Amino acid sequence: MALTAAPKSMAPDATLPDAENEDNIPCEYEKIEFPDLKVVNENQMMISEYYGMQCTSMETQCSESLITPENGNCSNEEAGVRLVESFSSAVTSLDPTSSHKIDTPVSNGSTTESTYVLSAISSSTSQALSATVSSPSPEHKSPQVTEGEADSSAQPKDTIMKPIININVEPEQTVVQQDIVDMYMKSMQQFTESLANMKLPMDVDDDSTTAQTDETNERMQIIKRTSYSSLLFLFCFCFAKFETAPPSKSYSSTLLSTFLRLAIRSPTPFPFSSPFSPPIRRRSTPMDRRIVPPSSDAHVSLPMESRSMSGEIHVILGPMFAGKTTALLRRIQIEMNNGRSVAMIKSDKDHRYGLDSVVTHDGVKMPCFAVSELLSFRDKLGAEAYTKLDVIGIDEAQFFEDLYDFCCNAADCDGKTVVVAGLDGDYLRKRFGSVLDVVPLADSVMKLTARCEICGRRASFTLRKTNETQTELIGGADVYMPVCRQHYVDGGC
Ligand SMILES: Nc1ncnc2c1ncn2[C@@H]1O[C@H](COP(=O)(O)OP(=O)(O)O)[C@@H](O)[C@H]1O
Ligand SMILES: Cc1cn([C@H]2C[C@H](O)[C@@H](COP(=O)(O)O)O2)c(=O)[nH]c1=O
Repeated sequence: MALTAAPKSMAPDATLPDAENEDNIPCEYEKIEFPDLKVVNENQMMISEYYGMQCTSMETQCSESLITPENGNCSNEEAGVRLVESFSSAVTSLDPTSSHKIDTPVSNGSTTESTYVLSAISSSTSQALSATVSSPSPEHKSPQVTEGEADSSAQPKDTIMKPIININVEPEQTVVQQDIVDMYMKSMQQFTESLANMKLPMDVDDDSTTAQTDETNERMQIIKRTSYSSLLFLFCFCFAKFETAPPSKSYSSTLLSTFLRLAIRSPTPFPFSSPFSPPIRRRSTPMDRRIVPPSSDAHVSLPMESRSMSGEIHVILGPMFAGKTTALLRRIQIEMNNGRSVAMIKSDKDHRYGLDSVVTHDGVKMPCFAVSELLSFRDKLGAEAYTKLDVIGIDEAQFFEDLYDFCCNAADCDGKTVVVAGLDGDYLRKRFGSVLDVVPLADSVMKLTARCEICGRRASFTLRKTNETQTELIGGADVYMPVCRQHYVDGGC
């Protein structure tokens, strides 16, 4: 099956209605003076900061299409086309070998769904395999390694000198022992210096990816050998002392305690290699960054086995028309560009644009899985394909009752990056569904705003224009409008 089918289906659909009636689109849009640069730019800045990205040219293009004054005059459809072009190139650039043929359907979903997910997965897999030189991300900090421990490497003298002062030996032994201790000191000094040159996980930049170079591995080996040999040497000395001339009780216990203290107080808490020893990590260098190209998301170039432990949850909130879906699609686009396998989910309650696409109010669309409950997604996709998935986007999250459990499982257990977009409040400004429940689970939360349709100011709320009172009422600009606080309170007057 041709992969190009996927991007095509992302193209803005000229027949896409905002609501059921396609004729509404021009009318509705005519009423709106676009854009309020303040609001949109601030949203845009939030999104950019939120993603931690320097916009690529492609992203800038997308952003501009949404926020610049010039583009404010261009139709929303134009804006959508630009974004879709990006999507197209994103998909087709993923993997030239896998991008044209997909032989095996992976889900029971529609053809479009299978095509889309598989294409992303295949490219991601190949990229993940090629990225095996990279090391875990900053998020893989060992909880056992603290700032204090990092500092300890910078204070070797104090920690090493103390035990030596406590040694209480006879004068003729002092010379020999001092030599040995000096040798140990020298070894430890080397070890300390080596450690001082290394960086521990808490030093690692957030925006950088790490990779262990050969140089580092070599250094690690030297460190290990040094600490082993110095400790072994000291141990042999203790043992030899016992064999040749059994020392006095006080001398032997002092020596033993010296040995133990030296071992325990050494600048690193784990001079011995043991299954419990946390790995030493260091700050990534420009060299590393060449090995693993910088990206907007530090996780994208992690090897697969590291990713399995690095789930994330990002939540995008706001009233209707705030750009939640746009932000979600952009995020997914970035992930795709970075070779990660992605899947989009939406509630099957929202059938405004059909069930096979997530669609923005600008008409940009992306294939998706429409499900009634999120926990059924794994079955729908298939276990194998689910395992290969890196990123899951969820639109209209307010409609999923099992949002909390799904996000927990996906991020905590399965290591997925989950991007959730939904209404924080309903038309009564009451919490909507479980969206707010996932905030405590989230790594980041972003509330976007729209433009008040009455005064043009920042709009944080959604006003229902009809008299229906049920919480869930599917609709677009025909039923709802974004408003500022004042016009919400005034009831849209
Ligand atoms: N009152 C409005 N304020 C802001 N954007 C609006 C408004 N009405 C229509 N739009 C359009 O809606 C787009 C956002 O759509 P979308 O991402 O689907 O929002 P959401 O998912 O938050 O409802 C904007 O880029 C803009 O073109
Ligand atoms: C405020 C409010 C909204 N809804 C529905 C209306 C739409 O179908 C979706 C929101 O879509 P968008 O992508 O955020 O524009 O939710 C509802 O059912 N009840 C409400 O109170």
